[in-house]
Amino acid sequence: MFINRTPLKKTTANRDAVLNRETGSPVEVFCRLRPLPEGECETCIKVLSATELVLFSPEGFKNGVVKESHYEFSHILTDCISQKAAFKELCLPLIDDLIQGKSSVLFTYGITGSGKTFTMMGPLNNPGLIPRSFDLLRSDRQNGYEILSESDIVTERSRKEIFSKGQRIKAPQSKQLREDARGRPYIKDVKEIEVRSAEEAIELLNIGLKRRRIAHTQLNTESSRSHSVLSLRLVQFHADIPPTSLTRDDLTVSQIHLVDLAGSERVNRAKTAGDRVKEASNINSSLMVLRQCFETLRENQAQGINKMVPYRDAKLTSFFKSYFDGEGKIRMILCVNPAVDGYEEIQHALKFGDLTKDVVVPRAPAPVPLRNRNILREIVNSGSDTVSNQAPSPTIFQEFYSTALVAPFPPFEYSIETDEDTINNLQNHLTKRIEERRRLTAIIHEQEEYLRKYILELSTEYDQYLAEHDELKKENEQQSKTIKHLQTRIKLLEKSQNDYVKTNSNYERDIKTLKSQIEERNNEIKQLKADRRKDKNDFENKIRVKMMDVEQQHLNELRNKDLQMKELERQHEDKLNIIRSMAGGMSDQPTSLTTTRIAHAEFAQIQTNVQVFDIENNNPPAAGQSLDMMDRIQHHRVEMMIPRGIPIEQIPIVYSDSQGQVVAHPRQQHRRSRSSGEVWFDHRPQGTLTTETLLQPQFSKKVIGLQPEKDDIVRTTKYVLTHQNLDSDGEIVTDLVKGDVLQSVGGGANVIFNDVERLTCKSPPNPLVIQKRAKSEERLLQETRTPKSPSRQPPEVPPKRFRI
Ligand SMILES: Nc1ncnc2c1ncn2[C@@H]1O[C@H](COP(=O)(O)OP(=O)(O)OP(=O)(O)O)[C@@H](O)[C@H]1O
Repeated sequence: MFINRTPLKKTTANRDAVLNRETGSPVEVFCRLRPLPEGECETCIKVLSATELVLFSPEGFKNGVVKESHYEFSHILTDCISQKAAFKELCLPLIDDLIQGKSSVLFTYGITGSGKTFTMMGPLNNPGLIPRSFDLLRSDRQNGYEILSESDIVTERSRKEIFSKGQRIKAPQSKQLREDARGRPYIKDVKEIEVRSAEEAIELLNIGLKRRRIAHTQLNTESSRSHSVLSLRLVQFHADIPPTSLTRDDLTVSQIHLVDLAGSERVNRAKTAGDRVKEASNINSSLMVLRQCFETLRENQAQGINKMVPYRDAKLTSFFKSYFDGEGKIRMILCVNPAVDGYEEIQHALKFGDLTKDVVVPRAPAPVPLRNRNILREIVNSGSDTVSNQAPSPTIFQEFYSTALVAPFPPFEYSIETDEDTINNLQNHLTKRIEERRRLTAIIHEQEEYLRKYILELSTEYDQYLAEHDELKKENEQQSKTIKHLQTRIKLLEKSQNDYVKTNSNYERDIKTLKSQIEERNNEIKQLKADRRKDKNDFENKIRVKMMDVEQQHLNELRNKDLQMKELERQHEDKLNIIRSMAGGMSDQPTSLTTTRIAHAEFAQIQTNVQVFDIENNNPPAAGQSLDMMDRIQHHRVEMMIPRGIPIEQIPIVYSDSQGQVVAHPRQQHRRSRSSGEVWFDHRPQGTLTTETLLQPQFSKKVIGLQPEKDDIVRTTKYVLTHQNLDSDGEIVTDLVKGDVLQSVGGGANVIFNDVERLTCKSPPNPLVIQKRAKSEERLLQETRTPKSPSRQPPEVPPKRFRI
């Protein structure tokens, strides 16, 4: 409560905007004019009063019209103002504030060679603000620090080291700027040295100044090439507080920063080159940030807006940011060289000063006076809200009061009559007083020792806190970076996940489309296959029909040839039969029935119909007509016609009887076809049955007509054609042509013939007949010399003897 010095948080909304001269204190801007440099005689500034001056443009500047600009400042120090008077005006109030526990920043600003360093440091014989401040703060040794404790010895040793090291001047290294737990900036790795006297402080300052970059430029023989910041920290505590009960709250820490800025300069005017140009640009850029900060603050306050102030754009402004936030006063000394040739830069600097004085910074809370602290603490501890009028009695004073040191002297008046007792009393009193003083001195020393240790501990603790804070801050920054990195990664991952989802949905859509296309294609393929199958079947049917036509044609041709051959054969047979009948030798050996299968290819040559005709008359015999042997001979031959549809069991089977006559099977001899037509037998005496062909489909339990109906075929799966013929040996050959009935696409039926079974009836061969027969056949073959179709060639069987 009573030490609340926490600076206003930057997060306070529109803080700058609501600041006014009641709530804040304006930046104080002082102007100090230096004497004209040697060789210069024309000035462009005229001081009108202690606070106002006017700037004239030089003759012939721009359009030739002399321009006057008026500027007001807190105070204008003319060139005749001494360093001492300047200190009194510019710095003394701030030193007073420092002692009061208030902090402040005092900085010089101006173009190069305008007297900033002169004002701040001054020559040895004419010291500036800093040495004078040191001198003012010179310790009066009231605290009695002469007696060195152990810690003093250590501190002293380290200080000596620093001083001796300071003699070996190293090039300055760049330092990092950090913030402490309360958000106040500090420079890392900068040593704070406790000084005992102004001389020591000045000695340290000189070491620092030696390390400051200085270079010769056209405008200044010793131009500062870097900003110089001297920070004085004053730690105070009330002597009433016993060191044993001293806490951090009992300390008052105030600072004053004395800043000598490097001068702004125009490179061409300063005629700088090389490294100087780089330095100038660095200097100018940090000064520009300083200007921008002030400009933004003024803009915010004038317009009631909350534009971000670019403190962090330069180390200089970052370091003093807390002062812009209300840590303490800000005071600027605008140093001006009034020589006319620097008119433009002077105008620039004066404008900046004019602008800066309008800026208001928050007012720092007034520090609690040290002597009131214990009272306030008592109030806080006791919970009382009224300030007691009775001052507390610190322990140390109680001791004082209880001793003879503070007891009144015994009444003493020296005269001749003064008795010895009185003198003794006085002597005793003085002795006690001396002893008490010694005792108290010892106590004070002890307490001072304790206090030093305590301050050292606090300082160490503070440093540790700072180090910890730095570590934590680093860690925090690292974690923030990691979090940022992770957030970026998460965003990227989310983006890529979204992309994947999109791509996936696109793929799924494509897959669906492809599936439907595949389905369509499959249907098309099925359709095509069905069409092709149908085409194939149609084509096969056409081929089959064509083949059958061709076969039919071919068979007709073959049949004609066969008939011709048979005619020839018959003629030979007739001749042979005549010879046989004349020879009269017949065999009584029984016939045997054998079965032979013929190749499927021969099937094409089998006739499916027969034409029955009488060779002689070309007429069939009349029904019931009986022909004797001679008739048969005379008629040569009678073909037999068996109409289609006659079951196989009705087909006559021919045997030769004991007389050598050809007779029908007893059970079939006189049977007529139940369906139609007559059964004709060949009555030739040799018993040669010349039935050409009988092809007959076989259906169960139904007698069908010449052409089977569709229904007849649909109901069955097998198809058999029976064909009987006589071979060249006169044996009956029965061919069973077998086929499968297949349903056609068009609803009909196709018969595929795939097997032929041949049944032959064989008689034992008569060697004589065979011999003769072979000879005649050979002769016949020689005569005809016509190749027979393989299907028409009879199977190779040994020659047979017929009992005809
Ligand atoms: N008020 C003054 N009285 C007498 N001499 C002065 C005064 N001000 C400045 N000078 C002289 O002017 C010269 C330049 O001054 P100074 O070095 O202080 O300028 P500066 O502004 O610090 O320059 P820079 O920015 O280049 O460091 C010095 O020789 C200094 O002695």
